[in-house]
Amino acid sequence: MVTSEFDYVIVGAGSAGCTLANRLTEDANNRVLVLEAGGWDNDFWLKLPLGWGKVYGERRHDWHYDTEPETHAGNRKMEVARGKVIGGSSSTNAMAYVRGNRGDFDRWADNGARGWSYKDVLPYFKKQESWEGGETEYRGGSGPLTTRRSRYADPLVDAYFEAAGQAGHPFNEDYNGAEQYGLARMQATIRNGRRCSTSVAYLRPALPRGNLTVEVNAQSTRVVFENNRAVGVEYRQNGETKIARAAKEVLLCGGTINSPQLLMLSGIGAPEELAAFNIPVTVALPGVGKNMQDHVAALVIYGRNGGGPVQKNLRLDRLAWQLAQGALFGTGFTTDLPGGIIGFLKTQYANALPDAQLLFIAGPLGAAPYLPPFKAAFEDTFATRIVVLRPDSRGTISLASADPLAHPHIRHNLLSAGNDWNVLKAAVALFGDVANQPALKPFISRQIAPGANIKTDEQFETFIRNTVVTTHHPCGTCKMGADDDETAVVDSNLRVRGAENLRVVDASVFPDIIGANINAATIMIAERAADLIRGQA
Ligand SMILES: Cc1cc2nc3c(=O)[nH]c(=O)nc-3n(C[C@H](O)[C@H](O)[C@H](O)COP(=O)(O)OP(=O)(O)OC[C@H]3O[C@@H](n4cnc5c(N)ncnc54)[C@H](O)[C@@H]3O)c2cc1C
Repeated sequence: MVTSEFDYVIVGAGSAGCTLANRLTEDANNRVLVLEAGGWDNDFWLKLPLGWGKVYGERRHDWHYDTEPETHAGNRKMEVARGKVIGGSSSTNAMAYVRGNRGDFDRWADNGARGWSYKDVLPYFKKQESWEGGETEYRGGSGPLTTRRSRYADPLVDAYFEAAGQAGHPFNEDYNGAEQYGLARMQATIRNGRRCSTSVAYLRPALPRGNLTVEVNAQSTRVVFENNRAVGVEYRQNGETKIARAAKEVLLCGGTINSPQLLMLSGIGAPEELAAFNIPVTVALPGVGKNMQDHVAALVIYGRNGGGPVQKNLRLDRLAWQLAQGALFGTGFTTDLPGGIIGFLKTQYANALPDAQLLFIAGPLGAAPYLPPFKAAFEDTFATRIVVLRPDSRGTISLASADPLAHPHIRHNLLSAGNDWNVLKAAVALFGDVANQPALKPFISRQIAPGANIKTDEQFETFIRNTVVTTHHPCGTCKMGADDDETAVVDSNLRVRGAENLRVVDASVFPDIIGANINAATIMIAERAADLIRGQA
C-alpha cells in the first residue's frame, strides 16, 4: 500500500480546510497534506458570481445528498447541497458575508466553549478579511478574504429599504459592525468581480510555499489509530487505497455531514450505533452526529410590475454581452447576485437578539435566458426568503452503511420544535407588513406564494410545511462543549474527546447555530484553530 508521511493531514479542502492549510504552512517546517474528495475549482461558473445559479441549479461539484423524508415538512426528501471541490461549500455558496451576532458567541462561551466569546473571536474575524472600507474597530483591512457590499443596482432595492423604513425597521450601515439589527446592503465575498472562496483566498496563495501538498479526488475513508492516538488517514484515490501518516495531528475539515460520518467509520460514536455496522469502538462518544441545526426558511414571492434588471439582462443577446463584460473586465450584472438586501429583525418571540432574517431575491429562482420570438421572456418576480435565525429543532447524521463511500442518513427534523413554527409564522407576517407599505406597492403585480387560494390558517400551515427549505447552514454534529458535557464531541480546543492528535475544525463543531449565514464563522473557527494548534491562542 502507498504510504506517505506529513506533520499534519487535513481532510477536506473547504471553508475551514483551506484556511487551516494556509495558516499551518506559514511555518516552513510544517509539512501539510490536504485530502479533498472533489477536484480542482477550475470551472468558470464557480468563479463568476452569477454562475452560482447554474452551479446550484445543476448541483455541479456537489455531494448530491438528500435528507430522509422530513416528517414536519410535508414528508419531503430535501436536497442538502454541499460543495465537493477545492474550496468546498465556499466555492458553491451564495457568497453572503455575515459574521453573526456578538450574543451568539457569548452564548457559546457561557455554555462551556472556553475562548470563543465575541471578544475572543473578533480578532479572528478581523484577521480573515480585507473589507472594502478598510480596517476599523470591527472590520479587517488586510486579511486574505475580500469582502464588499453588493453592487446590484435596481430601483426595487431602494423601494425595499423605503418600505422597511415605513414599516418601522431601521437601516443598518454595517450588520457586521457594532450592531446587527435592521436592514442593510448585503456584504459578499467577491474580489474583482470573482467569487472569493477559501480556495482563492487561502489555499492557492499557499501552494508556492513548497510545504503544502494537495491531493484531489482523494476521499478519506477512515482515521488510522494506534490505540486512541490518531496517526494517519486512509483514503481512496483512483481506485487505490492509500495511507497518509500524520506525525503531529489529523485535522478533520470534511464539514457537518462528512466529519461525523468519518468519525463513526473510524469507531468514534455511540457504541450501539457502531455495533449495528460491526465497527469496533475506538472512543465511545454518543454526541457524534447529533445536535444538527439548520436555518429553516419560507419563501414569499410576488409578480413584478414592468421588467427589472434580471428579466432585462437575461435576454440572450444582452446576457452574452454581460457575460463578456463580467469575464473580461470583472464588472456588470454577472459579477453580483441579484438581490443585495439582508435584514435582521425581531418577531414578538425574540429575546435580546434578532430572530428573523430577510433575504431579498430580485428575480425568479431558476430564471433561464430567453430570446423572442424563439423563446418568450419569463414572468418577472421578486422574492424574500424568511429565515428562522435560531431554530430549536435538532437533526442527526447517522450511518446508513459501513461502506465509507455510501451516503449517511441525514435528518434535519425541520419545524419539529413548536417555537420554530411560531417564529416562522410571525416572521412571514412581519415581512407581509413591509410588502404592504406604499413604497413597495407599485412594484407588485400579484402575490404568487403563498397564493390567493391560501385563505385559512390550516392552508397556510400546509403551504409552509410543503415549501420550506433550508438555507444550507447545517452545523453542530461534532459539537464543542465543556469537559463535563457528555454530548460534546470536541473540547474547547477542538480536540476529539478521548482521542489524541485528532481535532475537528469545521462547521460541525458549532455548539449551536448562530443567527447568521455561517461561512464567515467557519473560517473564523479555522483561523483560531490554527493558533490553538500552534499554541498561540
Ligand atoms: C448552496 C449553498 C449556499 C450557501 N450560501 C452561503 C452564503 O451565502 N453565506 C454563508 O455564509 N454561507 C453559505 N453557505 C454555507 C457555507 O458555505 C458552509 O456552511 C461552509 O462553507 C461550511 O464550511 P466547512 O469547512 O464546514 O465545510 P465545506 O466547505 O463543505 O468543506 C468540506 C470539504 O471537505 C471535503 N470532504 C468531505 N468529506 C471528505 C472526505 N471523506 N475525504 C476528503 N474530502 C472530504 C468536501 O468535498 C469539501 O470540499 C451555503 C452553502 C451552500 C451549500
